[in-house]
Amino acid sequence: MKKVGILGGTFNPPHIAHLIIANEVLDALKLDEIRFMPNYTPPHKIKTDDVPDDDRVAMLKLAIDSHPSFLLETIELERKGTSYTFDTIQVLLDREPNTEFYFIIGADMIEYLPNWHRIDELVELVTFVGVKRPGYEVSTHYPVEIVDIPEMLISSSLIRERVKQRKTIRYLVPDQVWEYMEGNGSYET
Ligand SMILES: Nc1ncnc2c1ncn2[C@@H]1O[C@H](COP(=O)(O)OP(=O)(O)OP(=O)(O)O)[C@@H](O)[C@H]1O
Ligand SMILES: O=C(O)c1ccc[n+]([C@@H]2O[C@H](COP(=O)([O-])O)[C@@H](O)[C@H]2O)c1
Repeated sequence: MKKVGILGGTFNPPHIAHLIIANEVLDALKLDEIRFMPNYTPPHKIKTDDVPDDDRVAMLKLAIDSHPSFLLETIELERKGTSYTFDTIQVLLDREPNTEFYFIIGADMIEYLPNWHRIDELVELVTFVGVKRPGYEVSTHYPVEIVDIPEMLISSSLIRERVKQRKTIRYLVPDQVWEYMEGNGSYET
């Protein structure tokens, strides 16, 4: 069986914690690849239209480009509508019956698991892999395999806020993403 990790997210914008998490899980669980999967409409938060989907995808491509095992999964953008993970995983399993999927989530999403759409069925379809995040609990009664990572107080909201305040975000996002954001003035207003 092929072992594929999926890091689903809004990636508004992608930042270095996303890359560090993916790399740590790839290594710890000896996965074959990690797919970064931008959502279309997140099930649990208001979609901020600060940045068009094309820009999120462009930034994500730049962010993952240097790692041979990091790939882009666009299934949720193509499907449109609300990006329920259960629906996505069902389609992926249909398409790729010989693959085991590992769905990677930060501790904020571990805490939120009881509210996920069809969660009791979803835990039967994928292995959830959880990572620490400052300010959130990793303990849950759902089956989640915890991978130890260095804790990072970095978030897309922090980056959006810093850009608005005209503070530097260099090294909080990969260089290529930083250059892209500088070039098109993302999040400045
Ligand atoms: N610093 C971090 N530590 C642990 N997990 C993280 C971290 N940043 C993001 N994640 C996880 O990565 C996945 C995708 O996150 P997302 O793209 O929503 O970024 P975010 O930083 O949480 O965004 P926002 O601040 O806009 O809510 C989620 O499972 C989230 O928990
Ligand atoms: O399916 C659900 O009910 C569900 C609820 C909350 C989050 N998710 C998924 O979890 C991933 C992380 O979410 P986010 O918005 O924090 O980037 C992303 O792929 C979401 O679509 C999924």
